[in-house]
Amino acid sequence: MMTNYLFSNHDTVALAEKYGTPLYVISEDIIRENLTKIINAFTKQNATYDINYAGKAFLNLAMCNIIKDMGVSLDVVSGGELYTAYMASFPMERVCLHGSNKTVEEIKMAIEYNIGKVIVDSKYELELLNAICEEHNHVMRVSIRVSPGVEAHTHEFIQTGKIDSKFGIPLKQVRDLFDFSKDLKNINIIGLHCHIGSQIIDEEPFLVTAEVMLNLMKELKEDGFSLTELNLGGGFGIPQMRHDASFNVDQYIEKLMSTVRRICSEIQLEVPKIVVEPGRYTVGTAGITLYKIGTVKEIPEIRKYVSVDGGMTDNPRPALYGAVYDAIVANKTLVSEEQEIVTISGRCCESDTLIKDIQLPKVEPGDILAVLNTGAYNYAMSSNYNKIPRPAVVLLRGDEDEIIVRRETYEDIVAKDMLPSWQK
Ligand SMILES: Cc1ncc(COP(=O)(O)O)c(C=O)c1O
Ligand SMILES: N[C@@H](CCCC[NH3+])C(=O)O
Repeated sequence: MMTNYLFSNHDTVALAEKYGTPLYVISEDIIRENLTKIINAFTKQNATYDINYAGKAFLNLAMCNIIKDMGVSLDVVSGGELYTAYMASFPMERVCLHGSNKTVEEIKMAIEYNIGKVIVDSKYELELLNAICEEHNHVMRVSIRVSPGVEAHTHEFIQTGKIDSKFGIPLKQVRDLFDFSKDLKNINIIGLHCHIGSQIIDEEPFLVTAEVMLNLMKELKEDGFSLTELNLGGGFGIPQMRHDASFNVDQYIEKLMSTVRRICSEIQLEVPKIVVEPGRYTVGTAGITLYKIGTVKEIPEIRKYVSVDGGMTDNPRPALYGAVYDAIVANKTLVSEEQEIVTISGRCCESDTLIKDIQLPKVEPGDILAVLNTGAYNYAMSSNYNKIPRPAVVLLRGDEDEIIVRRETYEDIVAKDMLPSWQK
């Protein structure tokens, strides 16, 4: 009887043997299920909507193809992400460029690739974009990122909609910015954008934000600016531990659309197209990371440290945000296994605890640990600290499994190093 942990119907121990560890495993089927939930929720409400997958969560050529195939749009935040989309032949009219400090080169790329939209983050950028578009004889569609002053209950470092934030234009300055934009001939402002933070489970702050933004749209309409699009950003949370609650997308979209319709009728505003930018929700639960257990060190009466062959290089989130993760010993899944509380540490030259005090079956060197829900912001935020090569990414679809990002090698690690002439 097969007792190994199955992820998306694949034997994770066999995957670890086949591709080595650490290994990011991503399920295309789960990505599609997650996106389908959002699509169905909007369709049920008969809404005019768009989904912009936030590529920062996990982006590579294969991911672009999945998003493209599902008819979903893509939000990118850098020239690198833009280039990835371009190389994947992603339909550029479905790409929008974000970023709080876009470079001239990135803006030029956006024009050259003829992308669908730029989300403008400051007055400086609006002028810069207009000037570069003028040089290129181009008119860019634009949404203005507003900082709506709503505080979401999430980690301080990933709250982005409060007034004291580097992101967006403070609510009170937006009308002046629109007034200023009247003379800018090479931009076409079609909507407003906001994003209040990430890993949010409670729908209330989103609904409050929608109200704030619709009232702003109404004021702007009175100033003579008719906007057709309201982008409410991403931020839908995912369960961290196996039994945690998940963000209820269906319920949220239902409440959102009824709130939007009610407010629009109260303030006599046409219902705008609603855009969301789910990054984590799309891929978070679609990924796990497989590690091999090495050193097991017991400090009597204090703690048992179980070290894995990865760490903050492949998952910096516990160190950065105190993020918590759940894990399963992939080759010991029987409930009859003797249990113990251990702390999972990484292999970096840091106290890089991945999971503090987790109950697991008694582990031994060579066991395979599957850390759950690592699909978002793990591969994307990985580094080469300690000159550790990044893991491979394997994609699962049905009963197929294939590498979509190859494992880095030591050659990759030194490939960009150059010696100055005086050392040659
Ligand atoms: C503007 C914007 N949109 C979308 C996202 C995606 O957020 P999440 O992955 O929480 O859905 C982010 C990141 O937090 C963001 O800054
Ligand atoms: N990188 C963050 C989410 C994105 C925040 C920036 N918009 C995380 O891992 O939770």
